[in-house]
Amino acid sequence: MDAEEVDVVVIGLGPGGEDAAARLAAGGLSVVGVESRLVGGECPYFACVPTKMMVRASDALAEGRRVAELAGSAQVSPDWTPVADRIRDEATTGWDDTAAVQRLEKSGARFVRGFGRISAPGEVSVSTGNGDRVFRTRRAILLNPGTEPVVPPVDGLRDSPYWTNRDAVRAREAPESLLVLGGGPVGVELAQVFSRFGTRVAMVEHEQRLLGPFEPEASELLESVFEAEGIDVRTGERAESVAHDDDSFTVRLGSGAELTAQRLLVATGRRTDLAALGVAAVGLDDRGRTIDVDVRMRAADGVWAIGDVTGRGAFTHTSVYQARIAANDILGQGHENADYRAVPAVTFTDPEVAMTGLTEAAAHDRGLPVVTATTGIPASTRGWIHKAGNQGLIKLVADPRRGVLVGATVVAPGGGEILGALAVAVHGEVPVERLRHMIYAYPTFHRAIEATLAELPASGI
Ligand SMILES: Cc1cc2nc3c(=O)[nH]c(=O)nc-3n(C[C@H](O)[C@H](O)[C@H](O)COP(=O)(O)OP(=O)(O)OC[C@H]3O[C@@H](n4cnc5c(N)ncnc54)[C@H](O)[C@@H]3O)c2cc1C
Ligand SMILES: NC(=O)c1ccc[n+]([C@@H]2O[C@H](COP(=O)([O-])OP(=O)(O)OC[C@H]3O[C@@H](n4cnc5c(N)ncnc54)[C@H](O)[C@@H]3O)[C@@H](O)[C@H]2O)c1
Repeated sequence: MDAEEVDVVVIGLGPGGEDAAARLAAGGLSVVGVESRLVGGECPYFACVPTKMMVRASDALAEGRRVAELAGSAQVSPDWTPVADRIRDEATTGWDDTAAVQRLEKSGARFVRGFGRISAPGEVSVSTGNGDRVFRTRRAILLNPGTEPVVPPVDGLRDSPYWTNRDAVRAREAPESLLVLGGGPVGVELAQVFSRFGTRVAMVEHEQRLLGPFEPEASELLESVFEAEGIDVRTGERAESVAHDDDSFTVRLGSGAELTAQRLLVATGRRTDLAALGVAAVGLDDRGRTIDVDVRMRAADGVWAIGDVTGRGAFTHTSVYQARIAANDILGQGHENADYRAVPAVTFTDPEVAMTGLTEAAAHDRGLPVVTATTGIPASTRGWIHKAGNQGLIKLVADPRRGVLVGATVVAPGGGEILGALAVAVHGEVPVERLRHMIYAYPTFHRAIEATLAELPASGI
């Protein structure tokens, strides 16, 4: 088969791949973008955008229910229809990527729909459903394949009509009851959303706490909020088997307990298929889950990788950040090296659970002797004024030798916004002494940062 010569092939057009393809085309290169599903990837169609529309709606319900404590009475009658309509019409235009394809082509890149695979160094074969096409790259192959939901090996699960995030965002109604397997970001966000719409929700997490990579104080607080909202949280529990009949799922747990629900959401993490991507053809290990990249996103000679597959934080902002570096590198332009010291992670529960940099445990694992301080949001002036829905905390992790913050966690209403200031502090290595002497607006939630800084041991910093 004749190969077409191009400068760059981008395999996978998630947020990073799409961004990089447009940058490379704008830089004057001939670029082919290959996507097997929808241009834009998981984030706009099945992940960040539709789930945050759900969160926005469920937060509105929660605020409505808080009227009773603060301002009289309000009747709240949840209805999933506006959420489902908004996701279908505004977020995903019916899961149709015509506009995204047009945007890509307008940027100067060419688009091929199909599944791309590295077939030899500098060569990509694309199965289009209408025969294969082969491209020879003069400059680069850029990999942005993202991830797929993991389905754990639980008896009976694989053959049952379980949901993943891709089904949950297409729901036309909130189920009467939902069992969520997995207490990571996907599980906790969707559990709270559906619970607030009247769904009876139970969660099963096999580790000892929800949101394992976050500070334990954050997990504990979120678990107490969930329990107060009526979500049945089972941590340290394993699903042993799943049975499904016409109406419901029954999940038997390791403890012997049985949980029954109308729907079962699998949110137990993500996987990649590096063998299908053909990375062995360029000497990369195809048995792992991630592709190692250097600070310029180079994975092998002539191959760059960006996004979730690099294992440096499965977030849209990381993917797009890496896209900029990879594109500049491929174009031969100067760029900063990738720097992950202050990657922000925001879980959009209510309260939001946000962190940047190192947790206390991660710092210890690296042999960093850190000091920490934690204060509660309800004890801050704004938290006290806010009253209903004011649960939260701020935890700071500081390196006393350098006198800087190396990590921070915020659990609070709008916690992700408050985190912004702390991400700047960690990224910019702003001295703690300087942070202590700046002015924090009264009475904001972020003013609680000042109170937490004051709690850092004086002998430490
Ligand atoms: C429910 C949920 C909620 C989330 N919420 C947030 C959030 O609020 N904020 C946030 O920052 N992140 C969030 N994330 C994570 C975010 O979706 C991802 O980090 C983001 O999509 C970036 O991924 P990516 O660029 O690596 O690729 P993806 O978005 O996964 O896209 C990769 C694309 O590559 C295509 N592809 C794969 N292999 C091939 C191949 N061989 N040939 C052709 N095409 C291929 C796939 O079809 C896919 O379209 C969420 C994730 C989930 C599941
Ligand atoms: N707001 C956000 O930025 C946001 C939201 C959702 C997802 N994401 C990204 O997407 C990634 C994937 O999220 P996720 O929640 O699917 O995965 P995850 O890997 O982050 O969490 C999965 C959870 O499931 C648990 N688990 C695994 N197997 C299990 C089993 N058999 N039974 C019970 N529990 C089990 C794990 O211990 C873990 O707590 C995240 O790491 C995150 O980076 C981000």
